[in-house]
Amino acid sequence: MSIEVFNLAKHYNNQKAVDEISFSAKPGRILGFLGPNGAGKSTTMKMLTCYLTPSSGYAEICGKHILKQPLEVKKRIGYLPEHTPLYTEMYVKEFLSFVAQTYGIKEIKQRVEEVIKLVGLTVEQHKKIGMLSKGYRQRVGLAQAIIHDPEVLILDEPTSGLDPNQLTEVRNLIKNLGKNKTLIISTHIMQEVEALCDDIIIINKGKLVANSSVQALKEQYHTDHLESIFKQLTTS
Ligand SMILES: Nc1ncnc2c1ncn2[C@@H]1O[C@H](COP(=O)(O)OP(=O)(O)OP(=O)(O)O)[C@@H](O)[C@H]1O
Repeated sequence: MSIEVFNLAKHYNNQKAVDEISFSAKPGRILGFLGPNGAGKSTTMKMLTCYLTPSSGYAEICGKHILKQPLEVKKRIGYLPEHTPLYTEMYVKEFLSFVAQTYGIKEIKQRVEEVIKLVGLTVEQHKKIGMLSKGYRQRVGLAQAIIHDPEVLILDEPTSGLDPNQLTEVRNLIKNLGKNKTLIISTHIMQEVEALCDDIIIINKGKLVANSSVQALKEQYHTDHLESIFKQLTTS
């Protein structure tokens, strides 16, 4: 397992934003992380990527403990936050070179060129980030997440706000990345889960309410409609 989560919890005052959830994720499979607005998805992702300290519980990323070995975890993980903090005044290549440097990558120029190609940024590569459309900014976010070739990728709503053409392209890219990495994506789009995900977890009000393969969940609820399963599990 590349991701193992043990009773992870985050409390904000009296609110249990994430309430003792446990799950795991395997290499070569894409795990869809679903839940209504405010269910605790982003909070969970921030804890897995060491940006937020849990109230209790812990997780291991490729065997490295998120609390005891945060630097080792960060080396192995690529993270696309919901709102990517991109430096809008920087040029695409300049920004990616800067990120590559922070990871201690040796052949920076070559690696930046590789990821630009990989995420389909070639035509926009000479622009400032602030000049890019939302979809292309999202690609810069993806590029910075994969630049150090991490074993684990955590993508928080990676396709939100993309037009249908960009959506298809970014989904194909994610699908390809998922072949040899462990990938978690959060999304509100059921078609995306159908198109991309092998496994699914659903949280509601911080609690885990489903944890299985997409196929097994459909069989359990005797329906092919993920949306109706989602509604049943999250409207209580
Ligand atoms: N810094 C904070 N202080 C207090 N409460 C917070 C903080 N961050 C998140 N929360 C609360 O924790 C809960 C979970 O938020 P989170 O952003 O993890 O949800 P989400 O599932 O990612 O939602 P969405 O689908 O809308 O992005 C929400 O009720 C939110 O208001």
